[in-house]
Amino acid sequence: MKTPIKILIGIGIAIFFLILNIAENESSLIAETASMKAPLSQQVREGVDNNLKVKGELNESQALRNYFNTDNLKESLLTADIIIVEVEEKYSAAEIVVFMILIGVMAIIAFVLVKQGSKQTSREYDKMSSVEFSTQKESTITFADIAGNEEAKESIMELADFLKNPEKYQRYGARMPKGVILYGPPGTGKTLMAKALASEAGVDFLAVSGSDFVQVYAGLGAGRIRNLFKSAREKGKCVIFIDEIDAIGKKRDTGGLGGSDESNRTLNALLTEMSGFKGSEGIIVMAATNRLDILDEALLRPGRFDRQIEIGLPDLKARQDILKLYTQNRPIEDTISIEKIAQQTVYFSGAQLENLMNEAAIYAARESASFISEKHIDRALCTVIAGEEKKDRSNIKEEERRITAYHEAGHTIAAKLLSSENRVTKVTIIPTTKGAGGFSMNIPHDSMYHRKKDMFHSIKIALAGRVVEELVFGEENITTGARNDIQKATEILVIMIRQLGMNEEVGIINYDILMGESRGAGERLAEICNKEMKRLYAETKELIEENIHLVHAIAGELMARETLKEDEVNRVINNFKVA
Ligand SMILES: Nc1ncnc2c1ncn2[C@@H]1O[C@H](COP(=O)(O)OP(=O)(O)OP(=O)(O)O)[C@@H](O)[C@H]1O
Ligand SMILES: [Zn+2]
Repeated sequence: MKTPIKILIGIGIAIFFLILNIAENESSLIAETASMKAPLSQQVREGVDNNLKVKGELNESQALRNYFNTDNLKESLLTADIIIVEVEEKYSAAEIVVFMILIGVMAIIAFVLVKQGSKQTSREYDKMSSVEFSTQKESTITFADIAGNEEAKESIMELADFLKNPEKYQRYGARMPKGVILYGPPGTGKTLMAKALASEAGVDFLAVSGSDFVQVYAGLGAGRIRNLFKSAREKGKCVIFIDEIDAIGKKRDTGGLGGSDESNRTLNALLTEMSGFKGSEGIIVMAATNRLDILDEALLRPGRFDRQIEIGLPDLKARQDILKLYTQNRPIEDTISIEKIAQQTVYFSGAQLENLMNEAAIYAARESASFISEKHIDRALCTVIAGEEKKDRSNIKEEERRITAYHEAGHTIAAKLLSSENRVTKVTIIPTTKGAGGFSMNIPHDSMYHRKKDMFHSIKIALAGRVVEELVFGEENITTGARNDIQKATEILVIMIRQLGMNEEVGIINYDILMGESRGAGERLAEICNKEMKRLYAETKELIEENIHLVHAIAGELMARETLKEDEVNRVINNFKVA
C-alpha cells in the first residue's frame, strides 16, 4: 500500500498549487492605451492599486510607463485618457489543456486506486469466506491415543459406526445424530475425540474454530458457515469440527444491542445449515466448548447438537493411563512409579500431563541423561504448576480433596439410605463443569409426578454435603462448596410451599397468585421456609450421624480412587451391612 499513498500525496500537492494559482489570477486590470488595443510589447510591468493588481502591457506609449510609478494608478490612468478594462484574466488555451490533462490524470489515478482497493477487499472477502479449514483424510489419531474418558469414548465410537454403516441404521429408520457437543475443561482431549472419530470412520476431518467466524465484515461469518457446509457436502461423508463453538453460539441477545447482530447472523446460518442436511448424508458436526451453559438453547434442540458429551478432567486411573501413553516411547527409569505421578497430579488435564512428560524429557535431554528420572519429573512438575510452591500447593490440594471427598460421600450416603430405589451411578472428587466434585444419581420415578416424600428426600440429599462438612470438620470449617446444594434445596422447598400446597401451615394456596394482594405474606413465607429447612437439616444430620461410618468409608475410597462407579459404591455399603 506504499505507492498509492505516495501518489495520493502528490495529487494533493498538485491540487494545492493549482488552487493557489487560480486565486492569484483573480481581478486583474489590463490597461490599454486608447490607440493601441492590442498589447505589443513583451515587457510586462505590474503595479498595485487598492489591493488590485494592475497589469500594464507596455507599448510605445511612454505615458503608460510613467503611470506605473504613481500612487493612484487607476485614477491616473483614467485621467490620462487611457482605457482600462477590468478583466478576469482568462487562461490561455494551453493552460486549459494542461489543466484538463491534470484533472484527467488525477481521475484515472483515483479510479485505479479505488478499483485496486475493491479488488483487494473482494479478494480478501473471498479468501475469508472460504474458510481455511484443515482437512485430514483419515488423520492418524485413533481411540487408542486417547486415555481415560471411557464413557465419552464409547458414545463416540457408536457414532463412528453410524458413519461407517449408515445402511444398517437406516434399515431400522434410526436417525443419525447430526450434531454432537463435547464440553469440558480445556485440554481434556475434545479435539482428539473428534479426530479419532473421523479416522475410525475413515472420513474427512474438517476443522474450524468458532473464533474464525467472528469477523469485522458484516455477513462474512454467515458466508463462511455456508461455504464450510458446501465443502463438507462436496466431500460426502465427513466430520466437521467446530472448536470454541461458544464464540458463535452464545445465547442470543434479545435486548437488541446492534453489536451482536453479526454473531446472531452467523449463528442463524449455522442453525439453518444444520437443519438443511439429512442425517443420511453422513456428515457429523462436532463442536467443542468449555461451557455448555452459555450456549444458545436453539443449538441444543433435536436435529442440531442434540447429543452432549461431557469430557471431564481425568481421575486417578485415567491420569495413570494418560501418563502410560506418554511414557510409552520415552526412556523412563525403572524406579519411576506412574501411580505416584498420577497421585501428584490431581486436577491436571490430559494436555498438562502431556506437557509434564515433555518437560521432563527436555530436562533429561539437556543433561544428556540416559533415562528420564524422578528428579526430571519433579523439576517438570514445578515448571508445569508454574511458579507456585509445589509443596504448599499439594497440601492445599490434599485438604481440598479431603473436604470434597467427605462432602460428596454425604450426598451419596444420604441418597442410598433415604430410598432403596435411589441409584448412585457415579461419585467423583474431580471437578466437573457443574462445580467442585460430582455426584450423579438416578431415581427411578414416575417422571410425570413427584411425590412429596421424594421432594423431601431430594432436599435432604442436597443438604447432606453440608451436614457432613459440619459433622466431620466442625461448624466453623463449613465451606462454600454447598452453594449449589443450598440453591437446589431452597428451590424445591419454595415450590412445595408457594405453589404445591405441600405445607400444612401455609395451606393449599398458590402464593404466587395470592401475593399481589396480601402484602407481608413474603415475610411469613420466609419464616415458614426457614423452619421447614431447619427441620429437614436436623433430620439429615441425625441420619448421617447414625451412619457416619459409611461416610468415612466412601470418603476414604474417594480419596484413594477419586471416582467410584455404581457397583463400587454399592460394594462399600454392602460390606458394612454384612459385617
Ligand atoms: N485423554 C487424553 N489422552 C491422551 N492425550 C490427551 C488427552 N487429553 C488431552 N491430551 C493431550 O492434550 C492435547 C490437547 O488436547 P485437545 O486439544 O484435544 O484438548 P481440548 O479438550 O480440545 O482442549 P481445548 O478446549 O483447549 O481446545 C492433546 O494433543 C493430547 O496431547
Ligand atoms: Zn454438594
